[in-house]
Amino acid sequence: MSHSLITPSAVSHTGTPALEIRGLGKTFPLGGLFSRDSVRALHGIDLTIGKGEIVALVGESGSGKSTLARCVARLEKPSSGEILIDGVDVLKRDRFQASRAFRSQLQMVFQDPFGSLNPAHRMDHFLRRSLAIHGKSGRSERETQSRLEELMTTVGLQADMLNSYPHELSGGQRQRVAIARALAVEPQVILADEPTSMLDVSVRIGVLNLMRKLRDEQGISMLYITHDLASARYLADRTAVMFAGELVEEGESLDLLANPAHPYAQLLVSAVPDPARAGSYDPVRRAELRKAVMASQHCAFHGDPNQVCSSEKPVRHQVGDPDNHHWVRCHLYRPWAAAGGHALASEPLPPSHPASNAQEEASA
Ligand SMILES: Nc1ncnc2c1ncn2[C@@H]1O[C@H](COP(=O)(O)OP(=O)(O)OP(=O)(O)O)[C@@H](O)[C@H]1O
Repeated sequence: MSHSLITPSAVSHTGTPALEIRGLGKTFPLGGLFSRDSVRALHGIDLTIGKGEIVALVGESGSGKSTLARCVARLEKPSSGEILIDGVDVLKRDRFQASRAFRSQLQMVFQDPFGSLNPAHRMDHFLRRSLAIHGKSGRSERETQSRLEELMTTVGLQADMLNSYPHELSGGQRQRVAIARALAVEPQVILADEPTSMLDVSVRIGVLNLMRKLRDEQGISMLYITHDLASARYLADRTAVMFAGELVEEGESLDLLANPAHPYAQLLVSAVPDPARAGSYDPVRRAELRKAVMASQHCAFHGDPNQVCSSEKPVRHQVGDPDNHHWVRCHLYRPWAAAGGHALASEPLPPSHPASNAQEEASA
């Protein structure tokens, strides 16, 4: 088993990526004007999304997922780093705010479809507005109407629902309209921040299938933000795990979620209902971790403060076959122990280490 360290650029994708995030950081000042307190919500994020690819970003509440989405969508100003869309650094191109060109390239779909639709307007209004702001100019009324109906059909809704008000639609239908509105501008990238978490379980799958269809048929790239690992496995080509504002593991979804190498990823996976791992979920441990993530600026798994974890940032290690682009950033990773299961499973951690429980559960 080779013990290889990899750099971000070693994770190769063919062609110019749809979205490339390089060294993105975000620090929020806390307290008043003269306070020096701050919270580091993001640190050194490198993430690449190829054309026609869906990448899931998973992590606990407070790990920084929404801050990353808001920075990439230019709703929040990053403290450092670069954001490239189709190879162009949009932070340099549009220095002060997102331009119309940027909004045409990248659209966001939020968690709450109702919150983003004014109840006084019909669906027709929302879609026409997006077409007018970002769409191709010079469309006749007939062409516009035809495009509106096409958008409704694309997202699986009846064209006559263009006359409906938001309250007349179900949550799933409203989320489809939100997606249609994003599609109206013909974006290259959609950032979907927990797009199904407020929907009934029965309609979630329909929205996920719609996102899949848009990738497969229109080549749209997506950053899918979720805390639901099962949906990440179902939808995303690759999954990236965010922990305390940093990406700690990334790989092809099926591989990463079957063989998580970082103790935090192992803990997340252990919480997914799976009859094969009955009894492995420890809610108390998970609640402790959540608290640690919210409070700590360090890796909550560092345990003994004398360990290397608390003093040095870990480098990336390749996990398994180099072709699967699966890496982990953790001092505790033992590549030579990774074959056939959890990377950390056969090399015990010190009993005092907070990750020990997760390791025992994962290898049980
Ligand atoms: N405007 C803000 N001011 C100060 N701190 C912030 C602000 N926005 C986010 N944070 C902090 O940044 C960290 C990351 O928050 P963020 O909302 O990005 O996490 P998240 O993973 O998206 O969580 P959730 O799933 O609950 O939305 C948290 O510690 C949060 O308290």
